[in-house]
Amino acid sequence: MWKRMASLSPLVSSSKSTLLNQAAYGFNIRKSLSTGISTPVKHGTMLKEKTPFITFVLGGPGSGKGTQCIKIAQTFGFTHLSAGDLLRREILSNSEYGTMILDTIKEGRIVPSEVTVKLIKKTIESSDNYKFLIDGFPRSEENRIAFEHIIGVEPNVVLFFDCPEEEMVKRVLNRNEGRVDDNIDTIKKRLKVFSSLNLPVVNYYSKRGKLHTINAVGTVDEIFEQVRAVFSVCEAMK
Ligand SMILES: Nc1ncnc2c1ncn2[C@@H]1O[C@H](COP(=O)(O)OP(=O)(O)OP(=O)(O)O)[C@@H](O)[C@H]1O
Ligand SMILES: O=c1ccn([C@@H]2O[C@H](COP(=O)(O)O)[C@@H](O)[C@H]2O)c(=O)[nH]1
Ligand SMILES: [Mg+2]
Repeated sequence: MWKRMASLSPLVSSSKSTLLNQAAYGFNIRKSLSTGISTPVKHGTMLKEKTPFITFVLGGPGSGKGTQCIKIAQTFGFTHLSAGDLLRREILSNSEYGTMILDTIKEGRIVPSEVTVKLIKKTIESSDNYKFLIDGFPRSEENRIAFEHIIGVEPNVVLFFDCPEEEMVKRVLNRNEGRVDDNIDTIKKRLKVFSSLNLPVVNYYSKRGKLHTINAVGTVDEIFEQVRAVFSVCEAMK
């Protein structure tokens, strides 16, 4: 469904991503949140037969982005693409960027936009789906601008999981998935980066009328009901 107009520079490894949510493939396109058109349109360097439907999922560390994305993907047929997971996978793939990415994640800083956007682009291009949840990206205005420049589209929807710092710290420290950044020192750094660099992106999309703020305190199901309402409105608008 997505055709490549120009090959990517070899910044990223050629290994096929297995992050794609297979649940998306059986999705009935007529029941989707389609804003698609039938003629191919060039966006950036990619030629597509269908306009992508992109949702950015933003929120601080531990606000529940990944947890909710799994439910959104299952319920609404999106492909879930976590920028952090793509970067962690890149570390494991012996990429020339592996060491730099690992050091950056340990310090809670942001990986250069070019690296992250190219990983995202490669994953999007290799998918048959056209509906993407981009989880944990963009993390800075520079990320946002690089995405728009390289991918050539803006998000249709931006979700923001609004969670108090105390709750985020508690969740991250209890996550227990062996992540190198799930320790109090890195969490403090990530929270600073969140305030100084992520929040301007949230504000940008708020001004553009694309932001849907979700109260991220409550049970997973309670929070998902707020999310469901956002996508139900999108469906009603099609
Ligand atoms: N509503 C909730 N209540 C309590 N715990 C939750 C809730 N949602 C998620 N969690 C738990 O909190 C932890 C962080 O959640 P999750 O990984 O989804 O956050 P995240 O926003 O993706 O974080 P990060 O940015 O660090 O990847 C996980 O252990 C998850 O199981
Ligand atoms: O777009 C991105 C996404 C992530 N990072 C780095 O990865 C870690 C972990 O990300 P999660 O979304 O929490 O899994 C993050 O703190 C950054 O260091 C990034 O640089 N750019
Ligand atoms: Mg996550």
